[in-house]
Amino acid sequence: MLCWSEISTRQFFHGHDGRFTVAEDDFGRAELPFTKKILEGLPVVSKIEDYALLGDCRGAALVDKTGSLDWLCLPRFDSAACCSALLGDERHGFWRISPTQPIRKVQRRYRPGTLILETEITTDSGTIRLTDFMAPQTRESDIFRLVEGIEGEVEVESRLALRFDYGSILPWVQHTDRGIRAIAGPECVYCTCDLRVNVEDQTMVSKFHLGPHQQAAFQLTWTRTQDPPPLEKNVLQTLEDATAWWQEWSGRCTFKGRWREEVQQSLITLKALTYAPTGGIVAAATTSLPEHIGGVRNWDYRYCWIRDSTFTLYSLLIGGYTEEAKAWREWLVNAAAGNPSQLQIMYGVAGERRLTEVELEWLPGYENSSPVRTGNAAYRQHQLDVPGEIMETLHLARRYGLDPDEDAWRVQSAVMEFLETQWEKPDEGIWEIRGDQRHFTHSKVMAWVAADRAVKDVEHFGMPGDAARWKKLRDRIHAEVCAKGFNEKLGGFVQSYGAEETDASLLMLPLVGFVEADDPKMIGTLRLIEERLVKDGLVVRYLTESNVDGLPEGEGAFLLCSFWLADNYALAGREREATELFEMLLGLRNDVGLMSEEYDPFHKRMLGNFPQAFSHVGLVNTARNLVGEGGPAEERGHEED
Ligand SMILES: OC[C@H]1O[C@H](O[C@H]2O[C@H](CO)[C@@H](O)[C@H](O)[C@H]2O)[C@H](O)[C@@H](O)[C@@H]1O
Repeated sequence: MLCWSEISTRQFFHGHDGRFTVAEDDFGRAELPFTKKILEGLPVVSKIEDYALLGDCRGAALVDKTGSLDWLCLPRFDSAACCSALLGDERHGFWRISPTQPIRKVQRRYRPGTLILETEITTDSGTIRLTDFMAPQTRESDIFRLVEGIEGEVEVESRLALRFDYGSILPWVQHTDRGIRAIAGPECVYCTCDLRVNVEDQTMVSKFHLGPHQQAAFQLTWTRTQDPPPLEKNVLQTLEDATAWWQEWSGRCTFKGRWREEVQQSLITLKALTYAPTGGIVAAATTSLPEHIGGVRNWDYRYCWIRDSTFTLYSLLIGGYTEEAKAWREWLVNAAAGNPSQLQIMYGVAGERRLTEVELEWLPGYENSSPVRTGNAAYRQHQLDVPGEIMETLHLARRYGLDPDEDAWRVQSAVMEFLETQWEKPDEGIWEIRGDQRHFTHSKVMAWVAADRAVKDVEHFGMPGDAARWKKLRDRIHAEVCAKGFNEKLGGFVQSYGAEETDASLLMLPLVGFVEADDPKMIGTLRLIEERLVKDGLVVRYLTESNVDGLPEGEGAFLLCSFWLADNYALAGREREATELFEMLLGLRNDVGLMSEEYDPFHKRMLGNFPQAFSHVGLVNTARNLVGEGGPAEERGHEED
């Protein structure tokens, strides 16, 4: 059973001298350095893990534990946010529905099997329940917020400050019959409710009292300015329909056994990151949540990386979801159509190619972590692992019985053409370094995967291709990696050819079938990773001090890599360590089961974009590996030719 999680809000309501300090908060921090928003005249900081995701498989929002919606991108994940307090403060847009009195206790959960968020907030005078959701079953871009009195009587305030284009544009806010309309240029947002509404400083404000069984409902709808006003929906009916939609979807999950609920919640999160109109899958719902608080490692993840999408698809496939694989295959075929030399490592949700990176200088960034970026310069990088991921995923899709698709094989043939001319070149690698290109060992191994799966597609599925030539290529790459990517002195594979450094991406080698987990070469590699990259039980990607990535040092432990370590333990017969590590990782999820990209074990808080597909992929794959239903290495590349 998914259960209510209880949150103490002690940290919200203590302070002095205009600066927020607490003797000891529940999250182990003595001082919160940045004023984000003011409640009851006192500053409040929401940590990344304080947020929950709302989504309709097109756009997304984040709501914190006090009922403040601080991130809202409509109608697409990568649309310019109209609430951006997450990356700044209330001047940049938010929508808070919260009691006017101090909050004493918060409990929240997703309705079982759904992405419908229920937050119960208790004050001295009573308790209310806030139900927040988006409607994946409709075509419109709406957010619904339903507030109900549960106990006692509570005064509630709804305060909606829409600030378009990531908080830079103050729209014109006009009264309508049943709420407001905010308009600026091409965008228009309506908010309707049954309450009396005031507009103060271009902000829609309504105050009301709720006793037991009394309700107030809000509908916010994004439209284009020239569109007719949106239809008002029956919020209760829409809630029932959205619940049924998610429960039908999650009920199809075929994962059985221990950790089913955790797996199901992660699959729901992955589904929420898919863009339904095209089948594209984004890496996360946010931009610029920092990998290092106060640092510059702030990136926009609201795009479709081939790598991240293929990992996500793998999880969806093993969870029993083949429709998403079909939709993504179509997205890929469309996005990659054209000349193989122009294949990109990432695209927009509709296959857009130009993802120019820009800095939004008016936003201070999450806890002053700037710059805030949109777009991502990585789209122009050469990352040699990507052909391997495409070949692997389309091969797996065939093994999972997806209908044959000629266009998919056409793309794969183009990918192989690209690979055969590019594999000997250095690249930026899986971690998208911004320093000098190198011959990354993981990249070359993924080139081997591409050749290996091409051979298997010809031999097992009768696809038309030159298997003999690809076998030769596969053997050549294997021999080269073993000669140049292995350091005899250290006794392990290393980050790049001739290097002394190790890298967590090497944990993928047994997972893709390049080497057995109990091969002495891999045992040596694992030992090096344990010695150098495991911090407080979690895995960092590489040592940022080495300056390999061309960025200032410092970031958290990478959650996906920590799941890979558990996979390696399981494959090497170290089951107890694998399960312990997995359980520890489960414990890092927030109260509604979400994970960001990284974790700071010292300050015990999440870092990086949120929620991040990679981390949820790790959870699903490792769970499957541990329940013995055939983990990654059994699936991938371990068939005979
Ligand atoms: O660390 C520098 C790079 O960080 C981001 O890349 C990371 O996120 C990607 C999306 O999840 C993932 O595919 C990649 O493996 C990660 O390293 C960022 O997108 C890059 O621009 C940046 O250089």
